[in-house]
Amino acid sequence: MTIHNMPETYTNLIMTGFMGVGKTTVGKLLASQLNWPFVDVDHEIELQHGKAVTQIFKELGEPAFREMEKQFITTLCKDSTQQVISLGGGAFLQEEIRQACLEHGLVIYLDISWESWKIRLPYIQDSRPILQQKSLEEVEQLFTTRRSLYQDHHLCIQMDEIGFEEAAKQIISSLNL
Ligand SMILES: Nc1ncnc2c1ncn2[C@@H]1O[C@H](COP(=O)(O)OP(=O)(O)O)[C@@H](O)[C@H]1O
Ligand SMILES: O=C(O)C1=C[C@@H](OP(=O)(O)O)[C@@H](O)[C@H](O)C1
Ligand SMILES: [Mg+2]
Repeated sequence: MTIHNMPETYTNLIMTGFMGVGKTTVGKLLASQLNWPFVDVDHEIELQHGKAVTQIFKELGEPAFREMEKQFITTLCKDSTQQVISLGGGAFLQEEIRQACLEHGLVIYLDISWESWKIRLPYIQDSRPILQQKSLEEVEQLFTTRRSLYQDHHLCIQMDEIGFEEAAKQIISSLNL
């Protein structure tokens, strides 16, 4: 596995990729194996605002959520060292977030094919506001558009054939920690 443009010094491991691919689960595993703190951005936003992400979308709207996401991630990136950070799948929509992550961390992209991903849709749809009230074709369109956002990364793990534990193992073996 190749790490592209490996930063000379990096302080955080940052998980990106489409909803439901496993950013939160793999991030937690990585953090516990490295004995580093784990930060799930969605979870922190929920704690800070006392509302679930679905509630924030419903009551305040997506732009308000994106602003919270930008504030939280850009501040966290600048202030933190050696943390595993799992982003939400839409965080890389914002250029400012992408830049902060690429500058202050090693960005790990969990990639998956549409064929493998679409099986997960029924399991995650209720907890992801972006996936609600969309047809399968609309979700596929979103999946394709989003995929191009994730191309700015340092390390890519292909999730089609592997589970979460194996992904964490591959990441750790790719890093010279
Ligand atoms: N230990 C597990 N075994 C099987 N499926 C799991 C496990 N943990 C999470 N999942 C499922 O895997 C999917 C991805 O979870 P998650 O880590 O939340 O992804 P992301 O953070 O990328 O949205 C979800 O459908 C979740 O229900
Ligand atoms: O892709 C998105 O726009 C979103 C992804 C979610 O996180 P996960 O990728 O962890 O599901 C969460 O941030 C929110 O529902 C919006
Ligand atoms: Mg998550």
